[in-house]
Amino acid sequence: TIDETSWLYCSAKGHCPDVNACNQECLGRSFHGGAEWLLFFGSTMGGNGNKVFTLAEVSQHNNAKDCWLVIHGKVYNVTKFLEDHPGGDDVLLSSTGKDATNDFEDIGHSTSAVAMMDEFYVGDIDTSTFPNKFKYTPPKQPHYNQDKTPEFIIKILQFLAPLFILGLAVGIHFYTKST
Ligand code: HEM
Repeated sequence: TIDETSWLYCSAKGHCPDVNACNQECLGRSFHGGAEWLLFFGSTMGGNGNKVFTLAEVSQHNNAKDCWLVIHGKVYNVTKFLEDHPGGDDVLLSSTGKDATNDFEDIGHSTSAVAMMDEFYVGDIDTSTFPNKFKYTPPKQPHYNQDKTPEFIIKILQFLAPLFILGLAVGIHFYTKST
């Protein structure tokens, strides 16, 4: 059955004035009539009423006509806000397709900026679809020293020379002793 809360949410935002003639974008989706609306909530609304998106799904909304952001585990459709964003539309567009939490926090947005976000909320992100930041990347150079420059040879000689002198001294000692 239709989710009344979500319906009220959308109509309060000025979307979908009539559920049977709902053809405006709401919750990040376009609806063409009540049947599609019903289908949307029937198929995509989870237990808590929040749609959960994968990063791949959100990443598709990465342009000036359709721009979604992921901040603090939530998904925001900021398409209508692009022009009005005080920091410009380009920064918002460059924060698409990834977890934009750090980008958002680094600016030190005001509490009023945070309060505005509710208006653009469309669902939650499945954080397991984020790429693993701590993935092991092997070093480009092998660990052992491949340096064949004279500097390296000098270092080796500096180490071998005392050993050679010590060996020579021991050799002479035993040689003179036996003769
Ligand atoms: C739903 C998400 C966002 C909302 C509602 C929002 C809202 C705002 C608002 C209201 C301001 C004015 C200053 C303030 O009140 O803090 C602002 C400034 C700014 N925002 Fe955002 N923003 C969002 C996301 C982002 C993201 C993802 C970035 C990426 C870097 C960003 C970058 C900036 C920059 C650079 C400024 C200008 C700061 C300055 O000139 O001091 N914003 N934003």
